[in-house]
Amino acid sequence: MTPDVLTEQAGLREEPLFERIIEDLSVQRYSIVENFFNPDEVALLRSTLLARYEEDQFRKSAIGDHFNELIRSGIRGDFIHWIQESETGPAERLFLSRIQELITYLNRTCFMGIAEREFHYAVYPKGTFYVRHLDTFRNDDRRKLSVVCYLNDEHWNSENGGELTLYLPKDEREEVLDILPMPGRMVIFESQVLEHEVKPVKLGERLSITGWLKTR
Ligand SMILES: O=C(O)CCC(=O)C(=O)O
Ligand SMILES: [Fe+2]
Repeated sequence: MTPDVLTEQAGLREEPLFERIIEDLSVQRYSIVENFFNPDEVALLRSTLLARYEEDQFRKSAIGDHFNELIRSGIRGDFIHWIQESETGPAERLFLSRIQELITYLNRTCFMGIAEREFHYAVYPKGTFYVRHLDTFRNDDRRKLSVVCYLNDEHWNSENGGELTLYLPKDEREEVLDILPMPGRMVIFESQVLEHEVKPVKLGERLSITGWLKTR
């Protein structure tokens, strides 16, 4: 039986976008998707992030407990707001339901066993960054996939900085891939495999939603 027949039997329509993500992940450990959310949806997510930021719902990101501020800001300088499943508005519901479609698809077609999701908004003010790291640094080996969705305005460019840099193991060497945080762009990568960093923001504020798909 071909895979097509199998997915049809499982009552699952083939989703070309999700199929491409799966293919990318299996070949290169990351996937870059340009239109996971359409421009209207990006605008809604962006304005909701900004409203919550204005309401001062954001905190400086923690790294570990009792971390001294100088050390913290030398590692990461973003402000975050965790999306609570219980108090979501239209933007968060839209975001999470689309993410859930992806999770359901991954579980049905690749048996990934994703059982949990966690997401936060992030704002990186000018001058901030996040040094090279692996997303499992807190020994949370339930994190399987990291997902970042950018909500900057369409004029963001290399003068703004804030690239996501992925370090890709290639045989004995390492390849470096810089990705500009363009609006609507989503990057998905294997949390336990790919080290990455956020380059310093040189101009403006860098806006995103970041999260993890986790096993139980
Ligand atoms: O915003 C990004 O591009 C990546 C953020 C990140 O690496 C993290 O929050 O762990
Ligand atoms: Fe990260």
